[in-house]
Amino acid sequence: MKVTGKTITAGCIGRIVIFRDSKDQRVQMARSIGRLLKGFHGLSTLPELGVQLNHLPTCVSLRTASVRTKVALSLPFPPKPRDFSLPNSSWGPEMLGLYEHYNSLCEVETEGGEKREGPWQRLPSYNRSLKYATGGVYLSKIIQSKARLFTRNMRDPGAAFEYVLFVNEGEQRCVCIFQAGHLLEGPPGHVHGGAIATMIDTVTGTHASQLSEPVMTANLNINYRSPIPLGSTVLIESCVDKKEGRKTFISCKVTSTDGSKLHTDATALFLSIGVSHLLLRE
Ligand SMILES: CCCCCCCC/C=C\CCCCCCCC(=O)SCCNC(=O)CCNC(=O)[C@H](O)C(C)(C)COP(=O)(O)OP(=O)(O)OC[C@H]1O[C@@H](n2cnc3c(N)ncnc32)[C@H](O)[C@@H]1OP(=O)(O)O
Repeated sequence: MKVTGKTITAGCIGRIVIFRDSKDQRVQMARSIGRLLKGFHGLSTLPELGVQLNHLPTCVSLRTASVRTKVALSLPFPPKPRDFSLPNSSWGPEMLGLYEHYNSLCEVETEGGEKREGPWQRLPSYNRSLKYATGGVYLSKIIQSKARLFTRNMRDPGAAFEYVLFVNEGEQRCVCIFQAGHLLEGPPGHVHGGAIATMIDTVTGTHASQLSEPVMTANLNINYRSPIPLGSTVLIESCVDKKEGRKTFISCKVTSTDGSKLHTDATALFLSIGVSHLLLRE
């Protein structure tokens, strides 16, 4: 091959080869990134991946047919990515109370006084996802990319999507505590339907990804039953209905925190995808 592009070598995650332009090269690129992501099982591994990527050397070896130079590049990942699923000053008492409740179920004490994992697990959440995947064919722009996860891109805490997800693998259930900020207004004083859909997609998509490989939403059906007051905290619960090959069927409901009021219910279909699915699109 004529141009081999950039080669990044990173001890624990192997070698990423970045090719330019032609489809063949992008196929190679997809394979490289596929290898990078091998072992990726669900979003819970993303933090680890984030940390691993932080450990990439800042020196990237650039090879062409005739020349080999070293260029120093600053990496897009801060040393310690912020975990947005932890409490901040904008969280109201209801959000905090529920967080404490589910968080306490993440660790249990045995009779001997030992701590061990409980039935629930809190999922950390970062504002950058797999830029190496979402950058796709524009991989050359990775370093400068300003991509941010849609639900985690507001600087002002509490202004938009405040949420934390807990997953219960044994029961195949996922619970999200969601506090809807003032920037999410749709009908006066209430949450925008698109913002609700976004959260349902996020919760069900994260849940489906937990169970299998990375997924994409193929179908999302939503019934809006009663409006959600802006600023309020609600519960978004999802459960797995069935898995059939690449398909994961999930249902979801949004209720008041005491469960007495149904705001929204939904069903979703996710299809597991290979990383190349995102990378090889024209
Ligand atoms: C490497 C990625 C890592 C990601 C990790 C991110 C971490 C981020 C961290 C935190 C995020 C929080 C989480 C957020 C989650 C959000 C998720 C989204 O919003 S995704 C954006 C919106 N969705 C799209 O843009 C999809 C667009 N559609 C497609 O790309 C394709 O259509 C796709 C992948 C859905 C299916 O394409 P095919 O080519 O793979 O599969 P075919 O052959 O078409 O279908 C396979 C089977 O599925 C059925 N099928 C396909 N679509 C269907 C549909 N809409 N309804 C019913 N059945 C459908 C087909 O009939 C077929 O069934 P038979 O095998 O014959 O039984």
